[in-house]
Amino acid sequence: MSDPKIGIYGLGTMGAALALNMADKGIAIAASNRTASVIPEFMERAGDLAENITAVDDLKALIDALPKPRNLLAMIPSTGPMDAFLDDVIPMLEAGDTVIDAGNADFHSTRARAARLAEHDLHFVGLGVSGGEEGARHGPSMMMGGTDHSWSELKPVLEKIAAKFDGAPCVDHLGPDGAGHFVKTVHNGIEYADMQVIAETYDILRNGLGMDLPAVADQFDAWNDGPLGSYLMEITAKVLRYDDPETGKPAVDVIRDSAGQKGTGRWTVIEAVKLGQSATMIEAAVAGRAWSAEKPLRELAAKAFGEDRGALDLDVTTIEAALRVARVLEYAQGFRILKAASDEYDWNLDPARIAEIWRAGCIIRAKMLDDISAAFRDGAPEGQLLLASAFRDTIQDGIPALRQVVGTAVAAGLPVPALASALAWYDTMRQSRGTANVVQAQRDFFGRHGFERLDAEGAHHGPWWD
Ligand SMILES: NC(=O)C1=CN([C@@H]2O[C@H](COP(=O)(O)OP(=O)(O)OC[C@H]3O[C@@H](n4cnc5c(N)ncnc54)[C@H](OP(=O)(O)O)[C@@H]3O)[C@@H](O)[C@H]2O)C=CC1
Ligand SMILES: O=C(CO)[C@H](O)[C@H](O)COP(=O)(O)O
Repeated sequence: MSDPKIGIYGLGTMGAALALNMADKGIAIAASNRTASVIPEFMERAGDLAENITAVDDLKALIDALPKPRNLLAMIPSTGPMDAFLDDVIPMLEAGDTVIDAGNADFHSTRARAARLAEHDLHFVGLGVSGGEEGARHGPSMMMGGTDHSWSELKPVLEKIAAKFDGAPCVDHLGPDGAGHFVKTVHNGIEYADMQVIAETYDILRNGLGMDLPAVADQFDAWNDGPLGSYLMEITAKVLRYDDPETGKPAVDVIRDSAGQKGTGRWTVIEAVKLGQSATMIEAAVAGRAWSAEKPLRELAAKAFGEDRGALDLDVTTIEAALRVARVLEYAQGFRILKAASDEYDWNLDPARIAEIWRAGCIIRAKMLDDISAAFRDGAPEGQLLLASAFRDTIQDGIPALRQVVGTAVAAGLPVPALASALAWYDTMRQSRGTANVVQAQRDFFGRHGFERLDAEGAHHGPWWD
């Protein structure tokens, strides 16, 4: 066996799948895991691929197995465990080595870790990996942040294992230190919004229109064959068709309606707000998960106020048009955050390239991403997808449908927080004169905060202070 090109530490769901993907592509690797007892089972799973894998029992042996300069990829939780891992690993490495954090990390931590490793002449890469276990095993989309040196070291490996769109690998070097993890975070924010919109649509179809589950699944399948085609649409149709083996009921009917969240959606919202942005659809999705987790309170409120909802009178063509425009708006919000961060941190992020590497392998892969990359390549005014001429017709044609869907659902008492917030954002952004003049007047009245005037430069106070 040739020298391992890279070491993988952490053979959980994602680490094992990435390791097998590399071995499958003929890349010699070394692999280890904190709990060594899982390693034999992993090697058994590897089967014939084991010939490309040097499995070792601990971190020290893993590092010793790697040629210099070393490339060591950790697929472990990027929160506390990553810092403890770095405490252990830094003394074992030598100048020029690279540590790759391939988990979902808060990009502030990635920047701090990169600075910490740089003090030891070590490189730190924040590698966003998307695609879940299946993607990691057969081709993920990857967003790399780090030094040019690390990219030149890793590019051959990452391009081999990445998902391919029309033969082009869905991976790129997006910027320094935290840039890759930031883009992955926003990817997940968009993922949250897309999942929420699909869940709201499921509610509209099943409970608002009274469709049975197989019909709802068929509808998602039909949409998936058209312009709304996406991985999340496809898997929604699939999960709706499963029955629970224990009860024989539809699987979705035995799953508790309380969603988990590990942090990336929340980070997207927090970073957007810090950057002076607001991604209302992602906020609505994070709120939707938080509200869902408050099941006992919802049960009390249901008893107190009743759960009645009216039936909806909507046709599926209108719902499809509403979904299309909602998806454009959720991407527009996500890309705005990327632009704001790129300006703030001087990353020079290329939105067209990001859309390209999201076209395959990742959870938000969608047919629309090809059009989005083309729209950015054509030059969206102010770098805003909302203003891209390629989406003008979709937006103008879709908004009346979105208005009808949101209005009908709201009137019937069916909650559609993400769809409604998409509309509110669109309507706010197309007002050249909004209502913040009143907010400014209030602020000045109670706190002498001052305001700008339309007809004069400088700061002013209202007549209430005369
Ligand atoms: N699951 C998914 O769809 C995706 C996950 N990710 C990210 O990938 C990373 C790994 O997730 P996933 O594979 O799902 O998680 P798993 O729980 O399946 O695996 C976790 C791995 O981390 C190791 N680990 C946990 N704590 C420590 C520690 N303190 N020190 C050393 N090793 C530790 C575990 O080792 P041990 O066996 O000893 O417990 C195990 O190898 C996370 O950052 C996650 O956010 C990214 C994209 C998609
Ligand atoms: O990164 C991912 C997908 O892209 C992970 O699956 C992540 O865990 C999803 O986030 P959450 O657990 O908060 O739903």
